[in-house]
Amino acid sequence: MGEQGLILNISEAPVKSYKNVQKSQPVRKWEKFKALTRNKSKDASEAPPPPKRPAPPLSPKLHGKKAKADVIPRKVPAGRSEERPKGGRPPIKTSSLFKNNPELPDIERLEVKQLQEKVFSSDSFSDLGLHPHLVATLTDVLAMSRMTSVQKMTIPALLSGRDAMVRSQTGSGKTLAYGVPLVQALQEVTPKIQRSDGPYALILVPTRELALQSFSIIQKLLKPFMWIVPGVLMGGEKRKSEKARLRKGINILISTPGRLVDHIRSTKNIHFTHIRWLVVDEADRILDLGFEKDLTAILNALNAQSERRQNVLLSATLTQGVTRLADISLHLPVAVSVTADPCSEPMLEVTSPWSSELRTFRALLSQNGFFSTRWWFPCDLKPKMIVFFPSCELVEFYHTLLSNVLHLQQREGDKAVFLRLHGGMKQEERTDVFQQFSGARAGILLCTDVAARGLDLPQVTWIVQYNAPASAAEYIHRVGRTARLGTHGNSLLILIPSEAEYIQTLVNHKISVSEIKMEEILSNLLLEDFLVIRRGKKTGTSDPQAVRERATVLQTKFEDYVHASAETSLSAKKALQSYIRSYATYPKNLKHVFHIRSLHLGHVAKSFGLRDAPHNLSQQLAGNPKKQKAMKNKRSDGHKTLRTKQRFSDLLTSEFSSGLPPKPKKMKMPQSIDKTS
Ligand SMILES: Nc1ncnc2c1ncn2[C@@H]1O[C@H](COP(=O)(O)OP(=O)(O)OP(=O)(O)O)[C@@H](O)[C@H]1O
Repeated sequence: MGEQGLILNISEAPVKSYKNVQKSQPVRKWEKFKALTRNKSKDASEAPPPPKRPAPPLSPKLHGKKAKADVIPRKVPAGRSEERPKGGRPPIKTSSLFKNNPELPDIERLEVKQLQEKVFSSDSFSDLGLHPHLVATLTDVLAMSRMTSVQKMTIPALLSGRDAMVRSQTGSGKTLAYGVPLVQALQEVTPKIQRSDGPYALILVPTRELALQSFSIIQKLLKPFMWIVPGVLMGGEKRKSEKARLRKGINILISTPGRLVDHIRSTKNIHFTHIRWLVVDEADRILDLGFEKDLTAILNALNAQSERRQNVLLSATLTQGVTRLADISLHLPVAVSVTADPCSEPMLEVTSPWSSELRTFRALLSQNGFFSTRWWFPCDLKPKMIVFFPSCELVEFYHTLLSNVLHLQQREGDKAVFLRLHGGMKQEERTDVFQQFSGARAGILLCTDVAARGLDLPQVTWIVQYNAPASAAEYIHRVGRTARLGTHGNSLLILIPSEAEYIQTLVNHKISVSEIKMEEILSNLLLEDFLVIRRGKKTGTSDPQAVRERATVLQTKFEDYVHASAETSLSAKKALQSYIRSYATYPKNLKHVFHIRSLHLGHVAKSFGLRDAPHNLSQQLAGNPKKQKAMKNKRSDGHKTLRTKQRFSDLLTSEFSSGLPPKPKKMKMPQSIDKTS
């Protein structure tokens, strides 16, 4: 459909409530419609009036609702009359994004005393009595002159042989806070460490990308100490090649917990007789992900084979759950917290000490306007943006859709690209994307929470959260991918009106967010010439009608793409289903905020480029009903149907899995810890 050929039916002012919508007169609408299309085309004035539609739903409930669409006449460009079908023009459906939306509620601005952390200290690495080659690597190779506050507090404690529990803001340099003393200690070991000795240090991280990143930092620190060999085990790689590397010998082993447990069980060549360090980075996340059993197995293996070792737990958010791990793994630990007033701030409270250079926003969007709005923010020049989604399906769907439909403007010669990262991708592809985005000056990375923790992606200017994360801790870590080490950054959390109470959850954790109005977000559309429908018409920077027109053109482009083939529309439906399912994964304490009943299926469907709310969604996605029936019978013949909860937990852990086939169901995991060290 040519964009020039569209005539849009866009209401001049947002409808205030459902009540008002019911009262509106079809005749008045037709008058408005005529006024809008006047002088545009003779054909248009001859078009029949829009058909009378049933009243919109009064309550925004999920079941049986249909998205609204306006039927408008097609304006055919001059010289293309042969394309007109006999008997008049076929109607074209366009979205009415700005109709039938309930009024957006005002959220009271809640005062929050945000915690502040000073990022840098005035001390340098050379003050610590480190090996001169290590200092030279830090200052000359890594170009770091001063220590950060967390490094200043942690490094001396670890050099003195203490265990530590470390909390400091995201992007404050925690990796070097443990990496520097670790390398300093291992290069001092006499006689010199041999490769064949096996691991002296074990670093556990929750994701594969973080494993790679930590490996690369440790590798840099080890440049002057070539006899110490680092190695990474992270799933997604061939087990055989990992076994071979283990056989040759790895002295600093960086791994995700699941993969390590797998090797502990199945690889003969892995032993921990020399282990002296255990580092658990993102400790709270490792516990969240259900890796507790894996951690127990790892601790038991270490305790059985080694004597006293140093243990370090780190995160920007150390939660209560970590105390259990601290109890079983730490020996008289030093508690490092860089927050300005540590006395008033309990160490294990999820709060957000943040850089003053970070601006955090939230926007309330009507469910209906959700779609276009989400995509046009913040289209500043050359954005380097990460957008978080609740599931792999959503990432896949939006990545395909946006890459195909949006021609991000090559303003100033910079083409923004869409990248994707989630747990369902092959490891090589994940690594490629991670490296590509890391090195890019601009781009938009669509991802799941697999990228929320620890990743140090330089110069990210915006974080957008398509969905609210399930906890304040995850909010902090997602946002923490920007404004690292005192640099500037922005974040936006997108909510629909029924989710407004989520703000209180953030406030309870001392997280403050400012409001951005939906109109402000949409006004970015005025920068985009490819959405112009009336050439030659000058638009001001705040012309609400022009903004609505462009939002509607954009939405129509999305809908046209989705409805172009059975395949694209099926993937939209799958994504919609996945979004609805993601609602069921919110924890109990947030169920009242994220209730599936508050979703208006018709409006949500539009966010997926679907013109109407699909009927019998789950049946459509299940495919052939005969096959379905056969499956049902099979299950009733003895195969247990997966319980919903289990399916969701499988979905979540698959994001962070070891990449290996599932463990045999009946295997008993060791529950007790031998606290021998
Ligand atoms: N002393 C320093 N001087 C300059 N840059 C530093 C210093 N220490 C660390 N950095 C840089 O700061 C960035 C953030 O470090 P790092 O990833 O270790 O932060 P983090 O606290 O672990 O973050 P997160 O909580 O998100 O995992 C990295 O690019 C790192 O190279």
